[in-house]
Amino acid sequence: MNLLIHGYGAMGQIVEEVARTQNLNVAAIVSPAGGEHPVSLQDVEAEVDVVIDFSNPALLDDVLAFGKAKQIPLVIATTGFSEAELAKIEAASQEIPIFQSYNTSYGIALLKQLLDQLVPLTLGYDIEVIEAHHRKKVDAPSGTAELLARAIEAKRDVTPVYDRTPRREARAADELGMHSVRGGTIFGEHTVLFAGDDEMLELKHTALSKRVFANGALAAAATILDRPAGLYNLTNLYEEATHVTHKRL
Ligand SMILES: NC(=O)C1=CN([C@@H]2O[C@H](COP(=O)(O)OP(=O)(O)OC[C@H]3O[C@@H](n4cnc5c(N)ncnc54)[C@H](OP(=O)(O)O)[C@@H]3O)[C@@H](O)[C@H]2O)C=CC1
Ligand SMILES: O=C(O)C1=N[C@H](C(=O)O)C[C@H](O)C1
Repeated sequence: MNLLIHGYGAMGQIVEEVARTQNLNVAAIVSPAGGEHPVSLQDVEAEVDVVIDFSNPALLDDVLAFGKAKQIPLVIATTGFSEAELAKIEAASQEIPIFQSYNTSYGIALLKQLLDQLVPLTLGYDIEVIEAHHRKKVDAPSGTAELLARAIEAKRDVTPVYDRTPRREARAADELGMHSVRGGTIFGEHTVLFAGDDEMLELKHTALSKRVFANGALAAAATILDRPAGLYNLTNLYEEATHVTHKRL
C-alpha cells in the first residue's frame, strides 16, 4: 500500500509514525505548512494507492479532485464539514471508494452500535452529549459529537441544542444538549448522558492517545483499497475493521 498522508499536523505526523511501525510505505506527505514536503497535492509525483486526510475542510476540493483524477480511494478523517461539503464527498464516492468518519477509533464504532440499541429504550430520559478535547482543537462541537448526535436523532425524535445562553426556560423533552470542553492536551472524550428521574446513565469513550485514530485510519485505508466506488464508514466496514483496529501496536 503506497500511502499519501495529506495534512501534516498533529495527526498526520502520528499517522506517519504508526504507518512506519507497521512497515507501510509512506510514499508521499503533503504539508500545507511546507518544509521538506510538497505543500499541495498538485506537486505530488510519487505513485500513490490511497490518501489519508487529516487536514482542514478548506482543502476538501483538492482532496476529492486528486482522488478522482488518480482513481484512488480516500480516507477522509478531517472534521467540521458543512452539509454541502458532506454532499460533495457523497457525490465523489460515486466515482471512487471513500471512507469518511469523524472518528476512526473502534471504540466509537462500538459506542454507535450501543446507541442504536439503547436510545429507543430511553424515552423519559433526557440526553446530553458532552465532549472534551485539547486546547488546539479549532472546531466545536467535535465531529464525533455530531456523529453521535446523528445516531441519537435516528432513533429518537430529538433536536440538538448548542447554546442555552439566550433562553430562560426549562429543558424540553425533545432537546439533545451538545457541550464542548477545551483545554490542555485531552486526546478526546465523548460522553452520552441519559438523565432520568433520580438516576443517570453515562456511556463514555476516552481516547488515551492519538495513535488510536491513526491506527483506525490505516485500517480503513487497507480495507477500502480493493473496494468498489462507494461511501464507507466504520459501521459498514465493521466486520473487516474489527480485527485490524484491534491489532496491538
Ligand atoms: N476522524 C478522526 O478520528 C480524527 C479526526 N481529526 C481531525 O483531523 C483534522 C486534523 O487534526 P490535527 O492534525 O489534530 O490538526 P492540526 O491543526 O495539527 O493539523 C491540521 C493540518 O491541516 C493544515 N491546515 C489547517 N487549516 C488549513 C487551511 N485553512 N488551509 C490549508 N491547510 C490547513 C495544517 O497545516 P498548517 O500546519 O500549515 O496549519 C496541518 O497540516 C481536524 O479536523 C481534526 O478534528 C483528528 C483526530 C481524529
Ligand atoms: O481534533 C481532534 O483531536 C479530534 N477530532 C475528532 C473529532 O472532532 O471528533 C476525533 C477525535 O475526538 C479527536
